[in-house]
Amino acid sequence: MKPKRIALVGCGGLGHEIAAGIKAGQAGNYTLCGIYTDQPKLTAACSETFGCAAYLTSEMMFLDKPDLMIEAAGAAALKELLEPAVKNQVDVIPLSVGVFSHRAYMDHIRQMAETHGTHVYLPSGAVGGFDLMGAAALDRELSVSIHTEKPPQALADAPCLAGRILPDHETQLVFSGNAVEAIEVFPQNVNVAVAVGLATVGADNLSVTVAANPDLHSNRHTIDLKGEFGHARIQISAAPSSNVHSSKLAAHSVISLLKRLDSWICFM
Ligand SMILES: NC(=O)C1=CN([C@@H]2O[C@H](COP(=O)(O)OP(=O)(O)OC[C@H]3O[C@@H](n4cnc5c(N)ncnc54)[C@H](OP(=O)(O)O)[C@@H]3O)[C@@H](O)[C@H]2O)C=CC1
Ligand SMILES: O=C([O-])CC(=O)C(=O)O
Repeated sequence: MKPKRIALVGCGGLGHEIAAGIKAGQAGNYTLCGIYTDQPKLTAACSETFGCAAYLTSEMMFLDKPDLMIEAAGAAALKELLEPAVKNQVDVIPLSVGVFSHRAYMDHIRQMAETHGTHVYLPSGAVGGFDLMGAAALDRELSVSIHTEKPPQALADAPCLAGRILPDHETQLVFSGNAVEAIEVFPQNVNVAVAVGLATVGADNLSVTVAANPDLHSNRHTIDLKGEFGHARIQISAAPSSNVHSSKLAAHSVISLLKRLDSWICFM
């Protein structure tokens, strides 16, 4: 069978890992047809490294007719490219899942995707257990929370901190609210919270706390689900990628998702 053609948007910490995994054949029967970033020099360098086309504009990318677009570039890029991808029947795997935090935007994209027969596949990212979350979400009375702890350097620069320097000797709680509010002020740190919200009680009903923990060398996410089904706790300590904000596991989750989409048998 002809390999499916993938266009990659963004080639930073996670994008590099994803491109390398596809090139190494870890994902299955796919070919990386091209890379698009907002920096032509970076695009050219990455396209040379991974032996694929350099898309200097997003129009070039869509003219090349990829089957699938993977976004590893940030919320602004995803917001710009999602609608054209859906209209061009290019399936999408987005990492900046936070853009789906608002129900109205989600409904708008859903209607467009249904009209055009396009799929948006959300990866498990830096966490996991979405099968369990989907099952637990069948309970009418479900409460879900996520507590995210990261080393201070992984939270630095977030709008929530407004330039404040985090202590290097004690843990500090820096946010408490729901996932819609959380992604506004930690756009590079809590896409996982929005994903968990979408999979369960809605981003606006998910309790989120974020703490800076100087003793950590990984990103720790603890998810609690309580309902008629019982209680589940999922805790992940995920090693950072070359970008200190993001866990390497998020790149692996995209490769694993591609593998499932390409397999005759798979864990769902
Ligand atoms: N769902 C999940 O569980 C997780 C999601 N994420 C999210 O994944 C995304 C990627 O993360 P990561 O790889 O660490 O980020 P990086 O900052 O390391 O890489 C982003 C890449 O995208 C490029 N880029 C930035 N803006 C645009 C644009 N408008 N159009 C095209 N390319 C652009 C950057 O280029 P340049 O450097 O030149 O700006 C860079 O190559 C982020 O939004 C992050 O928050 C991260 C971890 C977990
Ligand atoms: O990588 C992580 O640990 C989580 C993250 O940044 C995000 O969800 O945006």
